[in-house]
Amino acid sequence: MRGLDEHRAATLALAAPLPAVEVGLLDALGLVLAADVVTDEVLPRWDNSAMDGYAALAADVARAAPDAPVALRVVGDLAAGSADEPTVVAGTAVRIMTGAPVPPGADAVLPVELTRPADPRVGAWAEVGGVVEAVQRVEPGANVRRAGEDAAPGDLVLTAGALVGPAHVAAAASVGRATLVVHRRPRIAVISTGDELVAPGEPLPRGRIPDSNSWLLAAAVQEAGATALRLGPTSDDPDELRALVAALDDGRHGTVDGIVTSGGVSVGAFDVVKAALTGVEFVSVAVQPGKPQGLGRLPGGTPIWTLPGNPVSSFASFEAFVRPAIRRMLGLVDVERPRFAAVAADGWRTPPGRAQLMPVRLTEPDEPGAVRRGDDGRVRVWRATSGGSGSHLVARLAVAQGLAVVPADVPEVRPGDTLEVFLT
Ligand SMILES: Nc1nc2c(c(=O)[nH]1)N[C@H]1C(S)=C(S)[C@@H](COP(=O)(O)OP(=O)(O)OC[C@H]3O[C@@H](n4cnc5c(N)ncnc54)[C@H](O)[C@@H]3O)O[C@H]1N2
Ligand code: MOO
Repeated sequence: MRGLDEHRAATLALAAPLPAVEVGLLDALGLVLAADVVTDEVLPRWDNSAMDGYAALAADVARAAPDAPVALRVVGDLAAGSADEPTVVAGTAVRIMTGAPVPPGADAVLPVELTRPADPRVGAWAEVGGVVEAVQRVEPGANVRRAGEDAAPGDLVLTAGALVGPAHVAAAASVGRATLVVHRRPRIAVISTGDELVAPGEPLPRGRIPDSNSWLLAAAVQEAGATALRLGPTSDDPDELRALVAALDDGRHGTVDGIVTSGGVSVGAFDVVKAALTGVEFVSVAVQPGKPQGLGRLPGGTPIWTLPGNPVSSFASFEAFVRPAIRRMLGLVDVERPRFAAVAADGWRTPPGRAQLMPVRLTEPDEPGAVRRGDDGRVRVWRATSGGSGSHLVARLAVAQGLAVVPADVPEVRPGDTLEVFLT
């Protein structure tokens, strides 16, 4: 049997970052930058106010106090966006709103809360032409946001290799970029196989099974950051699957960067995937669930992963072998989900000589809600389905929040043992 890590390395070897394309900011979300973004802008563009208040000279108000107010004549009004440049000289102030450029002469902003109008009838703000009283001192530079303190020309604002999230989109927009250069989003075909499969909601004659894997895998493909092309289910006739896979590999369904199938890879008498595909290496991997696996590259160059049909096996196999490959196509260097150490809240025996990917929950069974931590602060995990890994228990898989990775040489997990877990 091939080891989990060895098979993972083989599957990663099939994937490479996709070519770079230029896309609009929102279309870049979830994709990986293929080029640095270096700004030629100054950000903020101008010294500007951090507060609604009055731009003034700090020296003028150096002795201001509630019982010793300092009167300033209001000589102008600056809303954010205003291009006016009223000059502030000793004894004067300009009303200024948050974000407006600090006017010439002023070296500080008095928040409106530290002032009162000399004429109490006018409300919280003195009017232009009126008088405002400072009732507290401010230091030179107080409440002024300096030009260039966020970014200066030549600064590296975004780095190639970064996964674009909302903050990256905002940073690009703030330095005047409406597009980003990213690795193209992978498009992955998903095919479920088997005569027994029926579309969701269709009548279920005896022996038939609702096709959940094509939905599971298509959703997982999309969650991983790719676009899913969901096809099938195909029948147990190898010719049908062979023709579909050839069409995908030939580009007859548009660009396809990879193909994932489910079912038909064990030792059954009707294992259609094994029968249909040549050039695919079928191996047993020392992992549970997910033992029967297939991997290869089609004549047209398209990578293909053939996953086992049991739904939990399909899910765990996707996490272990397909998701990292998709992440690499996206252009990521670190393709793994972050793992953390958790504490087993229950115990179970594990299959000898095989690593285990156990669906786990972080909340107590039958008690939805908060994540549970032990006295040491570490998260406690329970098997999502008690009584074995149950690779057919697809409805119950939905209570799992992650997978625990139990190494092949661990024969048994006992309550209190440390487990490596990643969230799914
Ligand atoms: N004699 C042996 N039998 C089996 C072995 C073995 O080593 N020797 N391995 C078992 C393991 S482990 C797995 S995993 C499965 C893998 O089987 P296949 O990949 O060939 O999958 P199928 O036989 O097509 O289906 C298995 C199971 O999953 C259900 N299924 C299939 N496709 C879907 C779908 N799209 N949606 C929902 N459920 C699906 C199918 O109805 C079967 O119940 O083989 C074991 N057997
Ligand atoms: O390995 Mo199978 O994937 O255990 O159910």
